[in-house]
Amino acid sequence: MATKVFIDGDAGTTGLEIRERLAARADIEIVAIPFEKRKDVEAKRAILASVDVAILCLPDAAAKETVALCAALGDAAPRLLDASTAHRVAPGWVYGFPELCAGQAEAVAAAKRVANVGCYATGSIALLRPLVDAGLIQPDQPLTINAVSGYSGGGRQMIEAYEKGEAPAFELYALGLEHKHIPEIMAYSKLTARPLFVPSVGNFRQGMLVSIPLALDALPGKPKAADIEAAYRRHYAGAPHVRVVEAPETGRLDALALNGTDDMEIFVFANEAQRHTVLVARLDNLGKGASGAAVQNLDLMTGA
Ligand SMILES: NC(=O)C1=CN([C@@H]2O[C@H](COP(=O)(O)OP(=O)(O)OC[C@H]3O[C@@H](n4cnc5c(N)ncnc54)[C@H](OP(=O)(O)O)[C@@H]3O)[C@@H](O)[C@H]2O)C=CC1
Ligand SMILES: CC(=O)N[C@@H](CCC(=O)OP(=O)(O)O)C(=O)O
Repeated sequence: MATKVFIDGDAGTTGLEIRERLAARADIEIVAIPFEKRKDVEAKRAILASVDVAILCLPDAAAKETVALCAALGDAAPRLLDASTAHRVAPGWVYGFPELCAGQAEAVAAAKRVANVGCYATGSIALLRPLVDAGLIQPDQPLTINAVSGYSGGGRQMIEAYEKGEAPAFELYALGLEHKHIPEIMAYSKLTARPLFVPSVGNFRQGMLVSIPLALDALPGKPKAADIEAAYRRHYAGAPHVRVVEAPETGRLDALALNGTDDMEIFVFANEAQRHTVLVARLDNLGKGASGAAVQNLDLMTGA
């Protein structure tokens, strides 16, 4: 029998992409709410009580409201997969990043409530956690994370602003240094020192690069860049959606190259003579950074 899935927020950027990915699936039955009733609490409650899984693609406040509706349904509540930021470090939620560590995919598969990983957090944690686990970065290492996203990362409002031609070609933002992704990056990378996070938006719809510069001599044991790449190759061996790729000799990387895919690539750029390295994760913010990751988590939850 097909798994019944309700996408709350299916008119938005992330929800629409998930709906498109699931449309042709025989094992999934999408139960949709009419557009004009999408914020109607009674209509939503009835649908929630009738489905196996609800995927929340909503602003944080609306996601919390839907979770409260589900809590009131008791045993009739569906399993939840929340794409918002609301529950990423909340107790009782499993973090929906199956490649995080051994056992995480199994935890997602068994969970009643899964918080889908954030887009920048996907790249950041993918670069940091394997190195912390391998002892190549210490938890209190001073770190800077630089990142650029396509404008779809800002949802409908940012898409409209960019497509009206009202936005700059490139901008840094969150320079108040309180970005919403920092708590999940710290928690799941096992960092005790707060990293500096410097995101930016480029005038392209989708695509993302997350990069972390490191002085090799500042790391415990003063490793070679090759030790870092080897740690990634061990960590991601057999991961279907994450590849460790040899850094191109051009020393350049196109942020849009994985657009339309649900995968992520990891690169270790190095200059051993200078003892400098830059770690880079490349992904589509709407693919492995959001909707593709949600479908991967849904597949684990349903055993597809
Ligand atoms: N875009 C991205 O790259 C990523 C986004 N996310 C997360 O996914 C979530 C959704 O983001 P995104 O898709 O970009 O945002 P959008 O603004 O594109 O979409 C959000 C949708 O939710 C609708 N909505 C708002 N309130 C309610 C409600 N009470 N009931 C039903 N629908 C409602 C909005 O309708 P209306 O516009 O009419 O209010 C809109 O269609 C966010 O929490 C974001 O953090 C996660 C990873 C990456
Ligand atoms: C370009 C842009 O504005 N990006 C968003 C991040 C994307 C998002 O809101 O989603 P997640 O937090 O769930 O990944 C931001 O920086 O707030």
